[in-house]
Amino acid sequence: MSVLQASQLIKRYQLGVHEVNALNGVDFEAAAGEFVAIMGPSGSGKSTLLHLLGGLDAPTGGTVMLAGQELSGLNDQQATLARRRSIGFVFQFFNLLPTLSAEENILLPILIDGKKPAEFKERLDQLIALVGLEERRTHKPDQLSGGEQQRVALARALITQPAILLADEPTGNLDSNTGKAIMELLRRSCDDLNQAIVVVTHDARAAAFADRVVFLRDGQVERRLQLAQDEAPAQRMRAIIEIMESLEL
Ligand SMILES: Nc1ncnc2c1ncn2[C@@H]1O[C@H](COP(=O)(O)OP(=O)(O)OP(=O)(O)O)[C@@H](O)[C@H]1O
Repeated sequence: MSVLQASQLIKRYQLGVHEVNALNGVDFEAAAGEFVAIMGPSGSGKSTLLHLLGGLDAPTGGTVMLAGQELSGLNDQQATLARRRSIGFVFQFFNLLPTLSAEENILLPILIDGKKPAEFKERLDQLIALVGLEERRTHKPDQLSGGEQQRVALARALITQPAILLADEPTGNLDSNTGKAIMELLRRSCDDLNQAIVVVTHDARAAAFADRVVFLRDGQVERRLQLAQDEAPAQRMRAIIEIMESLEL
């Protein structure tokens, strides 16, 4: 069953007298335990789609259903709650608070939701182990490498056990080994926690961790590719690169 389903999404931005058609009728879905990558040239609407899927912005037309609830049917407060409880976000720039330790940053969504961090100790310990930050719990962001900061951001996105994880270029400014480790973590969290994961990426190597790849161009879905996880990673990557080349990405 789809936990996230978008139909005929349209997004227009007004830029002075000009109108930008960022999305022109996009259908998209992701099921629990499914990992979907979104690829496409710069300006094709990838980030716009991710923002609409996460309810960070409202579509000009079309609908987004989150766990069976239509986002546009909710008032601001309900939408904020639905987002906070069902969705974890990871961005390319980690958005960590500089004055808080790694552990405090991870617990931030719990505090914002008005819950007691002490009740989440077990989950915090599990997540810190999952992302391999046991030795870095009390470090501040400026005492952490880029990959470690991204792992904190990932643990923070997972602390509320969201049904859906949305990530915009999560490996964008990491070296390739660190990027691979982050993608492996996302894959594991999808498999072990039965989460739906949607990742925007330019990188075929990162997209090869997905079950499906959706290729956007000019705000429309140009191609969809199903990947078999029992195929060798190199083979999955080749299939993605072939399409990227045929679409001149
Ligand atoms: N807030 C905004 N105001 C006006 N135009 C916007 C806004 N956000 C995005 N756009 C335009 O919408 C189109 C799609 O942008 P979007 O950021 O979704 O593309 P993208 O595929 O994520 O690109 P990139 O790979 O470069 O991040 C682009 O033409 C962009 O300039």
